[in-house]
Amino acid sequence: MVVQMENKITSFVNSEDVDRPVLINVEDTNIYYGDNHAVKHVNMPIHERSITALIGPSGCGKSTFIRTINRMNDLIPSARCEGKIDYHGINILSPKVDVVKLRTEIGMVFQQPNPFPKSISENIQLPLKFAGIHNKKTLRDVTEKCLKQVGLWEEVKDRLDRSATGLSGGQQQRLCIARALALKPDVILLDEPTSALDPVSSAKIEELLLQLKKDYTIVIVTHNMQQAARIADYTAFFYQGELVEFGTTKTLFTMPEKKSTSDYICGRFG
Ligand SMILES: Nc1ncnc2c1ncn2[C@@H]1O[C@H](COP(=O)(O)OP(=O)(O)OP(=O)(O)O)[C@@H](O)[C@H]1O
Repeated sequence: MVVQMENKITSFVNSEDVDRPVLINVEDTNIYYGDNHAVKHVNMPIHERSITALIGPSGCGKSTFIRTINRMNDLIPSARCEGKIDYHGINILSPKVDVVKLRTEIGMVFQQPNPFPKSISENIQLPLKFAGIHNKKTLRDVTEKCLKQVGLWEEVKDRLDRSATGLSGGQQQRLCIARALALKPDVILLDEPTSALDPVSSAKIEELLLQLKKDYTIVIVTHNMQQAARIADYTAFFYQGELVEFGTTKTLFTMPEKKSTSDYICGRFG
């Protein structure tokens, strides 16, 4: 099935099909909120040092699924998971997993920028201090490195002691990404990171993610088909809690196997 793109997704940044090793393997994973079976029998790989986009209409389970990858759903009393998410030979879903350590390796950035109501430098340094790092030079060096990684250093280097809440929304979101990088994660999960931002700030985040994927494995939830087409190497289409189709972004957007995938990416529903 070759899709005629009604919404004019014509260019793919990641135009070559990619084949990177699998870092995380999701096997027959089910997620429930009480009796609501929100994510059903999902099997999919997450390839290292690439961007995987999760797409699908509202309520299809994207956020539920991404939150499970670093056990954020543990914070929701009615949530329950079954299955296996293999990461370096460990099942992330196992009750034996140290979730604090897991979240240092698999960081998360949310839809609304949520800096701590502290100074810009403290936003980077608090997680480090929490992890037991107190050497002042190390704290300063990591702050500078992380702010440079997200392209924020030049904009804030003269006001590191001022409140992070005084930054623009786009700057706050880059600060949140810098904060996630401070603990040197392997994986960064982003749940609609640009949906609250203006187009210029969104474009900066997209550029940043394309840079970061050289060193990090990135999973992003997005409602924006153009964004998925521009930045994702792999795309997973969810519908009604099921993973309908997974593939390279180019293949999924140009030759989807399932009609519902084609209908969704062409804007016929959702
Ligand atoms: N905290 C929660 N408690 C109970 N049910 C929830 C909770 N979060 C999500 N759900 C339910 O799980 C299902 C999947 O929702 P989820 O938010 O994961 O979908 P989504 O695809 O991310 O939607 P959206 O694009 O609107 O954010 C829905 O039926 C939703 O009502």
